[in-house]
Amino acid sequence: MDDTVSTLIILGGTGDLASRLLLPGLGRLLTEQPDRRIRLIGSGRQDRDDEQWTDTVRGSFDTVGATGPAVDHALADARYLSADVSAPEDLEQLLGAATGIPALYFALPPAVTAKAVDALQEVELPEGTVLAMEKPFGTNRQNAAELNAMLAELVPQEQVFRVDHFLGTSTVLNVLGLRFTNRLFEPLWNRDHISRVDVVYDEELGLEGRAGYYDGTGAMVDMLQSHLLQAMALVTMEPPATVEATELQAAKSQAVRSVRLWAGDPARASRRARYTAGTVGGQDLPDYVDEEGVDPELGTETLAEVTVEADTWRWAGVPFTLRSGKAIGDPRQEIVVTFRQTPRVPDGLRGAEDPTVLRIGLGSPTIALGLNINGPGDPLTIDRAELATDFGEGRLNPYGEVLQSILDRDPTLSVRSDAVEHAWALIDQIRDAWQAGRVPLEEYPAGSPGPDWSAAHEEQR
Ligand SMILES: O=C1O[C@H](COP(=O)(O)O)[C@@H](O)[C@H](O)[C@H]1O
Repeated sequence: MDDTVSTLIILGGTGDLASRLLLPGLGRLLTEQPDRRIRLIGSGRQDRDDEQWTDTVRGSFDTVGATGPAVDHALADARYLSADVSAPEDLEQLLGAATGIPALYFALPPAVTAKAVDALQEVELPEGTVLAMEKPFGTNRQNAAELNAMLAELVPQEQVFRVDHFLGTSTVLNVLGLRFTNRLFEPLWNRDHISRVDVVYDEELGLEGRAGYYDGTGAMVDMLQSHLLQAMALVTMEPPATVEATELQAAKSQAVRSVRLWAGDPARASRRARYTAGTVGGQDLPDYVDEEGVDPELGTETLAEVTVEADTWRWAGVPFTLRSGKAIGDPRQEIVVTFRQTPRVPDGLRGAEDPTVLRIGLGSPTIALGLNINGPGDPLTIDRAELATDFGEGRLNPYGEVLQSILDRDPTLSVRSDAVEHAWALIDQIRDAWQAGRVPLEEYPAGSPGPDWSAAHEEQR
């Protein structure tokens, strides 16, 4: 029997996530894999018919130029069923419309996802059913643990996919190749040779009409709790014997588990801010609190930063700064590994002030190694040079990669249950300190680089 998924049911099919990310990702996947046959069932509270849903799917497919037999089949066979996801009978009806093994994709806010998972307890799931959960997975550690326990009642762990689309980006996938297939890096990949690591994902984008999700969630949960901690785990994890899914997940989970707040103090380790009116990427943005749908009382941050360490023999004492902000001018999206200075520079060589730096792009598929060299001109003066490569986008976009793994039931890109709980344990400490007023909510104009936190960075060197 073919054990791949043949029906994808999107709960929240009429939402922003589905139309902007999931469906374009699927379109790319089906274009690349013309033999794949998928029944695509959309579901939402709104009444729609199959034709309207097919139009929505076609519109999203068109944004990525999706074509070919698999795309035609998916469009011809697309179905829409309105459903209340907290009603077991509605979920039963959705699953009844599936052919072969179904995947239920929860493109829903955490509270609604929890209700749907609860309702599924009363539904008999078809053999092999896959449950794909969007981030944020739960709302805090306890809530995530409860959700994990409910899911464990439904299907085996390997059929639960906790989606983190950063794990499907080419560069993040390539951290493994870079680290474990080049003799150059791994012997130096430790506290003796690396002085600090920054994992930065700043964006020009502001709220973009997403107050319903983002307001009250904020940058710490939206980006650091999931994506950036996962990216960090790929940097800090021990080399696995194989890249088989269970082994990779175990190595990453252990890596997340070892993460501690810098100096053990959430107030010293974390910083937060939100944007005020300004211009970024040629677009005028209002104060965050004046964006449509924002509740100023929630005190949502649009820029979050935390310094942590991986409390292991390999990494103890090395600061890892994770940071993500919206409405940032000239944003950086990269992992920056800064090596320690050489123990000594020969007398007479001038200008060797900067250390060797490895930059792994997160928003673009780039890798660059910044080196000191004797450049042209005075032979005793050191210049900087960069060995850089742009290895091109992957065949699929990140959601295409993630969907492929879900449809093939290959959990390599999924986050294991305990890893999510470890991540929340860290974030909960920070949010408790924020709620207790221990970390001020600063402001920065949209289009600026964000507040000047260099004093905090110096303290952590
Ligand atoms: O998950 C999210 O990621 C995006 C940034 O990732 P990208 O791949 O779309 O560049 C971020 O804008 C969004 O707020 C967050 O929910």
